[in-house]
Amino acid sequence: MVTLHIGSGPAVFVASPTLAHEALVERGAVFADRPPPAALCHHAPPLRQPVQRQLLFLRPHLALLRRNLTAEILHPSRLRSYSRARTRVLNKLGAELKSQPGGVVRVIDHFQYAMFCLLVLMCFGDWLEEEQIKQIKEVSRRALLSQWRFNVLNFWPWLSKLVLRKRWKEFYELCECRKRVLVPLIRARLKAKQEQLSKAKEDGNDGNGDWILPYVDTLLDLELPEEKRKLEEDHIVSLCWEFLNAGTDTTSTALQWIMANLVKYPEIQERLYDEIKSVVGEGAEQVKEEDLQRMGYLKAVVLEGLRRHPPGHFVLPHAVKEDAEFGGYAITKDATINFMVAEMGWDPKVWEDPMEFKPERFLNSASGGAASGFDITGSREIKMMPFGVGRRICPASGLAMLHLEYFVANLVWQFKWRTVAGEEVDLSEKQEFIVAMKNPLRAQISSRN
Ligand code: HEM
Repeated sequence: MVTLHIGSGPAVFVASPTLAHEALVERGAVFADRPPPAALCHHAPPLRQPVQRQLLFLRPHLALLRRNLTAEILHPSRLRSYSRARTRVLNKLGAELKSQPGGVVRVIDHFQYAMFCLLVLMCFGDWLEEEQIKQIKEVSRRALLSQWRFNVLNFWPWLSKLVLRKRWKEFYELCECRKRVLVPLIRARLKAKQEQLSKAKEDGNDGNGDWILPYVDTLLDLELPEEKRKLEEDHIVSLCWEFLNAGTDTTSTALQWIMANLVKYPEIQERLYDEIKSVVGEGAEQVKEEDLQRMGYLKAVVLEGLRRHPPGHFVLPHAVKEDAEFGGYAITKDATINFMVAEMGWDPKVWEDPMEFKPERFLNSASGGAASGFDITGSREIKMMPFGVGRRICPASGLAMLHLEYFVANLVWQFKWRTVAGEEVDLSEKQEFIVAMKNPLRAQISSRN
């Protein structure tokens, strides 16, 4: 199904998985652009605007930047190297949950902080102190809370600069604050890198000791080939900011939706617990990353969570590179096109009882009851697309799946999750930047051992 509407320009919404496959896979080169810079800036909330403006400047290099991110940080072979950071965050999350009075937890704040910490450690290195992480989180929280207040600044900026002077001032102060927190971390990494290099020279080795590669190091090393120069500090600030914010709310919201369903349906939680026990053995303290591959039902639970409650009901806007005929419509160059992620995952022609939470649907009898064969990238066929599909697919889908599986498994292994007496789990949605739980999950937890 394709609908057209005229608002700030022609926009096309695609709900059919077959058409989405045609656009994103078969004709990917035509449909994988982003809307032109002006449109991006216009639609972006102001706090993203400086980021977007930086990205406009970097636009000719976006392919290089994406390659750097996927090859240096998000490549499956790299993801393992961040496991120390994951264990650190898991331990902290476990301790926080245990200390809640009466064992009643409102999970989302803890999940958000945990996912943010993980990305901060991947971005700046796992030697960062708790206090430094808290400072970055504080600025990020302020930015998020102010986002809606600043939205109005997008419209007729010349007029709002006159009548909303105070708000513009606040906005610029927040941007400065972001720089004040991130720039010292970037400079500290630059210094540490130089010291590591000179020590490595003295010791006669390559300097790759027992340390993880932080994202910021790869940005400091990156050279823009045509201009033959490194990235400016402001660009690095923007790119780190994007990295931290693109993955926090998406992953923590998905985690919350999955845990909400495990509280609501205790029989699913128990089946998952039994699977974990059969893999890690009775006395194990934690579920290790290497154990996850042997947990087919866990994967099915995570996939079902992403199908039933995708954090984004749409992907980010795409743009059409040239005039094209598509699904019986003539679509002009630069038209915006989007894909209805939630509709596809709920399509009754593809999914039986689509609104039910049934992880079993992913257990394929042909592959011995494992969900591992399911193609979440949609490259063969699209049945759901929580991460998008094709050239613009979320570059961190592998990382997000790992984080979801690791945290769901450990949270269920360490705690029994129940509804709070007299309350029910309410699965109503609320549209924010992502689609969140309208009434955030509160659960009664008790230690399993
Ligand atoms: C459950 C978690 C996540 C979901 C559901 C999700 C989903 C998405 C979606 C739907 C897109 C847009 C795809 C398109 O436009 O076609 C996207 C883009 C992106 N995501 Fe994710 N994401 C998740 C986690 C993450 C994490 C953890 C990171 C960073 C570490 C991240 C970084 C990005 C970036 C940088 C882009 C823009 C890519 C581009 O424009 O080429 N995401 N994500």
